[in-house]
Amino acid sequence: MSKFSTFIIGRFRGCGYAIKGALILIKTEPSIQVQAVIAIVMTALGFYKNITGVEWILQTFAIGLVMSIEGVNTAIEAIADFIHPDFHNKIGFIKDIAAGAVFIAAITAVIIGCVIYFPYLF
Ligand SMILES: Nc1ncnc2c1ncn2[C@@H]1O[C@H](COP(=O)(O)OP(=O)(O)OP(=O)(O)O)[C@@H](O)[C@H]1O
Repeated sequence: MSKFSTFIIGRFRGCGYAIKGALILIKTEPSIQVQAVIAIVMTALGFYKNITGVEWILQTFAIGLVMSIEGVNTAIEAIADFIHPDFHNKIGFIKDIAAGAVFIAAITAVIIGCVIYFPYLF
């Protein structure tokens, strides 16, 4: 098999693992499930209010930002629990800052949502 074919097969296999990971997140993580419901509601609201192309880009970016950082946070929590299942201040610190990153993304998404929808409401 040529180097190119091996490269292409490797990339497809990588995509398969990534899709599997995304499905695991949606099936098992309550935070991601809540965020997915909010994403669906906001998408429906976007169609209802007929938001502009730029507003769609901002909204989609905000949804992707929050859900992907939540996924990374979940992975960090899983690593922390695996390497040190018992209580440890450093593990608490690591989990807190990972959760803090999700919080920052969520606040950003709320601000983007307000900037998009306030003009349609008032
Ligand atoms: N092993 C530990 N050692 C010290 N503190 C911990 C430990 N595990 C959790 N904590 C503290 O509890 C908080 C919540 O941790 P937890 O793993 O339950 O995450 P969570 O935010 O509830 O995530 P999820 O709901 O996705 O499980 C952490 O942010 C941290 O402050």
